[in-house]
Amino acid sequence: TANIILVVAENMLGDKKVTVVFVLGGPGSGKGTQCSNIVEHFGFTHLSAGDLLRAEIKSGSENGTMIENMIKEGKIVPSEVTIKLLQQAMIKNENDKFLIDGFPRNEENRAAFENVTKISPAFVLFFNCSEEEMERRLLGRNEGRVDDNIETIRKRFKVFVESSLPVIEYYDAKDKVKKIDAAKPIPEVFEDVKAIFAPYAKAT
Ligand SMILES: Nc1ncnc2c1ncn2[C@@H]1O[C@H](COP(=O)(O)OP(=O)(O)OP(=O)(O)O)[C@@H](O)[C@H]1O
Ligand SMILES: Nc1ccn([C@@H]2O[C@H](COP(=O)(O)O)[C@@H](O)[C@H]2O)c(=O)n1
Ligand SMILES: [Mg+2]
Repeated sequence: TANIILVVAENMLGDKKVTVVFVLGGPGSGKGTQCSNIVEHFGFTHLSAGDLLRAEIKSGSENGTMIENMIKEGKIVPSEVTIKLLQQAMIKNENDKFLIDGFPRNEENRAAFENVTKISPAFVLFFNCSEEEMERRLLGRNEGRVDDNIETIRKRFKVFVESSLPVIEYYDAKDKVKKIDAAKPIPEVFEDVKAIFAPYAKAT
């Protein structure tokens, strides 16, 4: 009789092995700002779930109106839509190191991503900041986002506490969360981020 050993390769995307870091934190905690710094210093590719959804609206996709309405209400778009966008973006990029910013936002996002892609994050970078400070930043952002108004900001905070924090707790129980004090000025936050990414430094 033959013995069959089945090896299930994890974190494979087609024929490339990928490193994924989930970047989480409340609205306005500074995820996008710090991701730009990480891209520059550590050679990751930044994929913001929110940016991908906003690009999908602009592209005139059949899901555009649904996504726009969800974003205006601060609600989480169904996982299948967001995961497809993330998968497509990772496949068409030659890099093998990705920062996935603003995802997973709820338990449905988390479980579906794991089931569909079989990818688990190397770690979760969590930007911790008070609502008071995040509100100040969002109201001062001036990027013309339809959800940067006080009414939607309050809804986004509620969704963060009720749906996104449990995801962070899930990964914390697995010792995968690296928590950053995001209330400090941008350069100081990046000093703390740098210490975490040191093992991923680009060879010079
Ligand atoms: N540490 C900081 N101190 C002060 N302002 C900051 C800091 N980090 C980011 N900002 C500013 O706060 C605003 C929000 O930052 P950013 O867009 O990076 O947040 P985000 O977490 O990606 O938000 P969102 O979840 O809404 O996409 C921006 O105007 C940015 O310049
Ligand atoms: N996994 C996600 C991420 C985002 N959204 C929607 O986009 C909005 C903006 O996201 P940012 O990360 O850019 O702040 C967010 O409030 C959601 O409406 C989503 O549905 N699922
Ligand atoms: Mg952002």
